[in-house]
Amino acid sequence: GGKWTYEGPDGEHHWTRNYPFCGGAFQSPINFQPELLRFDPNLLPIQLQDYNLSSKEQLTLSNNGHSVQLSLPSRMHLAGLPYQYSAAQLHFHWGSSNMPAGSEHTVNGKQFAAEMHLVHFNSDKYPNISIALDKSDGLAVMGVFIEVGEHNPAFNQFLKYIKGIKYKGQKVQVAGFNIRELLPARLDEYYRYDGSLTTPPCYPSVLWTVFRNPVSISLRQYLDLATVLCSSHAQESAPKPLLGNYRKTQLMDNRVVLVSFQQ
Ligand SMILES: NS(=O)(=O)c1c(F)c(F)c(S(=O)(=O)CCO)c(N[C@H]2CCc3ccccc32)c1F
Ligand SMILES: [Zn+2]
Repeated sequence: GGKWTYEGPDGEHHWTRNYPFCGGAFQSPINFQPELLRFDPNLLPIQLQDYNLSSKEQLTLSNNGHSVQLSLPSRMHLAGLPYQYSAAQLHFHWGSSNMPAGSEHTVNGKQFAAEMHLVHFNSDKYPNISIALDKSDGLAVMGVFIEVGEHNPAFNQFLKYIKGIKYKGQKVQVAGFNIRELLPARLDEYYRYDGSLTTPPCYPSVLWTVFRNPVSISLRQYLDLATVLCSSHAQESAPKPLLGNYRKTQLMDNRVVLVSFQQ
């Protein structure tokens, strides 16, 4: 598809030119407003299957020009949702070096330093993510808020390689590790709503689960995320820092956000 960015002439206010769904309904991200949340006792704790990857497993860490992404094996999957959803990749959204505010979802207007997304596809109904991508029940994405605080050793399992993928298109192999360690302790407390991809093509195909509790990374780890990567290719003369790769919050229309917690 066409090129798109987070600012300038190809920024988010122009995405609809090449990607009509970006101007449609059920768009993500959104702001979680306390007065619009509804407790749902049927929202069960998220069950992670095969998230503890062996160090013999090789994962691909890549800079795709829009984010840093880590490929995930499709035998990793979620249970407890309406269908089985198999893992595809995880990636991040962040702010800038002097502005640690780059999460996509917000809570009562508060933006966190960054946000991690684990993208899964409905493997009960579709053979791969490309087929599932534009189906209304095609994807399930888990969001994790990230704040700057305590050092997080689990994040270094891939952050230590980030200087090797400075430019768009660069990839490195990373040894497998327990992906569960990147998630917050409480998998039973989360926001749930029907939404979309937050990048073009913005298909309204995502069952969103955003965990209530953030994880912490150190300022140094945050700066690794926010200052190393470029959205430009290595051979381009002017390196373009990859910063502020988050979409603004979208209209709720008449959507309801369910929560699995009561207070
Ligand atoms: N915030 S989000 O979860 O909506 C979301 C992203 F924000 C994002 F940047 C990407 S991407 O692949 O890194 C780059 C542009 O697609 C994807 N990638 C998805 C969409 C397209 C695709 C194809 C194969 C595997 C993963 C994805 C994504 F689902
Ligand atoms: Zn994302």
